[in-house]
Amino acid sequence: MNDIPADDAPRPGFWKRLTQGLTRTASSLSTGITDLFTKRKLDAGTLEDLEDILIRADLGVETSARIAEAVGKGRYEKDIDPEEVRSLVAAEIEAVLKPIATPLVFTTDTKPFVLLMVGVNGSGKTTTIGKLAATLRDEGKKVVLAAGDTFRAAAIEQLKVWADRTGATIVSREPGADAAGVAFDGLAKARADGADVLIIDTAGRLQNRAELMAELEKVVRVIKKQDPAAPHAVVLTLDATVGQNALSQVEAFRRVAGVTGLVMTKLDGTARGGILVAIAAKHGLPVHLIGVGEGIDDLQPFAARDFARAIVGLDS
Ligand SMILES: Nc1nc2c(ncn2[C@@H]2O[C@H](COP(=O)(O)OP(=O)(O)OP(=O)(O)O)[C@@H](O)[C@H]2O)c(=O)[nH]1
Repeated sequence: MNDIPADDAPRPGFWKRLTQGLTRTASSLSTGITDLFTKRKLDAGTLEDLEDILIRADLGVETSARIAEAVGKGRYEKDIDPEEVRSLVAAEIEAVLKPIATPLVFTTDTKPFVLLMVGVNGSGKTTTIGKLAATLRDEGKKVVLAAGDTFRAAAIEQLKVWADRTGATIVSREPGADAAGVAFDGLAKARADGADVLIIDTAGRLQNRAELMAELEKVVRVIKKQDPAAPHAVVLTLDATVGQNALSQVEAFRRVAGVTGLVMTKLDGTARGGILVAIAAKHGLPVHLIGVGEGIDDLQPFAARDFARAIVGLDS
């Protein structure tokens, strides 16, 4: 990311940041539910409209239908207030998200733990790497960053800034160099230094999919030469504002790089934050962190209950 906030910048609490970040999705869902259930009995028609509201927030057709059905169960022809509907919807969403809300755990039999970061350009990879490097530093871990997005000089520079800021060691080559070579050097350096974690950045030019695929596959192959168990985690960053396209990104990167977990950024930039629920329902991949704003503190651990309540506009 370009603007690195000062350490002493004000940091509103976790819940406040989350709800502020999810305002657009929350107001669309919350207003929709209020309008729908004020002075109307629950029947097939209202449930269909509820399903539409959920689909419009990108929760996915199947999940939306299931949630509407659960809301309707035993409540036909009864008065139901919007707050109760919000609670029911949140509980259903939480049930989908609970199994996949998993922190990224950096443990392995042998050091270093190798984390490969993948995702299209601009999806928040660099921000995520910075956040992870800072967290690991705070835990007293020794970190090496490998600047594997050799396609853009700016990507290498941004990573250097994060290395300086977090005290991590950086391994890079000149722009245009072989990405797999950088990954190989990074792992060699991390081993030589006895580092705990190696984080490898990669390029994300989806417009040239075949080339990207070949490059990522080569990176993985080269890492495995030094440690057959590596990479120990492959984390995909997704920009929530791309909507349904995020689903096809998950599919593409799963095929190529064997994604083990997700980070979803820019949930503050969309009224369709339900996409995270759709991805959870479809792929069941762990979600480690979510981004709800521009700052590094806006990238937060993902908590199922908090997210589920925040996106329908409920209090914590
Ligand atoms: N609003 C908002 N902006 C974000 C969020 N996460 C990242 N950004 C911004 O998105 C832009 C891209 O983030 P980067 O971390 O640089 O993404 P990247 O995938 O490394 O992108 P490249 O460096 O272009 O490859 C930056 O301007 C970030 O500040 C978020 O959760 N919300």
